[in-house]
Amino acid sequence: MQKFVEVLPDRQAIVERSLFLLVEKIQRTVAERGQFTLALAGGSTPKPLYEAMATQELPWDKIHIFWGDERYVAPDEPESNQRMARLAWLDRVPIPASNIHPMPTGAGDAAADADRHEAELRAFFQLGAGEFPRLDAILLGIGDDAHTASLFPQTAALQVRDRLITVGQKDGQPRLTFTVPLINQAECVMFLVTGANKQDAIAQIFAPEADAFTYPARFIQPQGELWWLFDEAAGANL
Ligand SMILES: O=C(O)[C@H](O)[C@@H](O)[C@H](O)[C@H](O)COP(=O)(O)O
Repeated sequence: MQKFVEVLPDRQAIVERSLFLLVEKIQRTVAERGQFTLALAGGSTPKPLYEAMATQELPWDKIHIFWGDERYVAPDEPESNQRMARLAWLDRVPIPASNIHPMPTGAGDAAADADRHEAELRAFFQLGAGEFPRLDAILLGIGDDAHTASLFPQTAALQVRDRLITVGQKDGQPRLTFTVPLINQAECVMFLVTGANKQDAIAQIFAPEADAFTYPARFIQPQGELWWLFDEAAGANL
C-alpha cells in the first residue's frame, strides 16, 4: 500500500486536487486497459467534485460507475446517494445508462437487495467463487463517528469478510454497503474529508493504536494507493 496524506486550504482545493488525480487515473487506466471502474461516495462532501467531473471531456463509454454505499430509499428520494450523483454529474454527461450500476433498493428487503447487487457485481467482474474485484478507484467520506461507506461503529457489517456487499445499519436504518475486503481490494481508495467536526474521528483513525470496531475507517488498508485529502479544518491535528 502507498499512502498519501494532503492537507489543502479549503473544500475548493480538495475538489481541484481530487479532480486532477481522478481524471489522470481515468485517462491512464483507459489507455492501458480500456476501462475504468469507479465507486462513488455518498453524503455531501463529494458533490462539488461530481459537478466538476461533469465538465470534463472523458471516455464516458469506458467508465463504469458504482456506489460504495446507499441509503435504503427509492432513487428519487432526497437522501439517495444515487440521486445526488445523477443530478450533480451523471445526467449531464453522455455515459451509457448500462455503465451506471446503482445499488438496488426496491425489494423492500435490504438483505435481498444486497444479494442482488452482489450477484450483479460478480457477473460484471466475472468472478469465481471467493474472488473479490479490484476496482480502479473507490471514493469515500468519513463521518464524525469515523464510519466510512455504511460501515458504522460496532455493527455486524464490519466483520463481513466473505461478501462484496452487505447490509449496514445507521441508527437502526438499513443501508447497502461495500464490505471491508471489497474496499481493500481496490487499486486506489481516496478519502475526501472536510470540516472541523471530523477532527476527532481523524485523530482516532490516524492514532497508532485504537479499536477499529469503534473507528471503522481504520479497517481501510487497500492493496493499492490510499489517498487522504483534508481541508485545513479536518486535518488540523495531523
Ligand atoms: O451515504 C453516506 O452518507 C456516505 O457514504 C457516508 O459514508 C459519508 O461519506 C459520510 O457520512 C460523510 O458524509 P458527508 O460528506 O456528508 O460529511
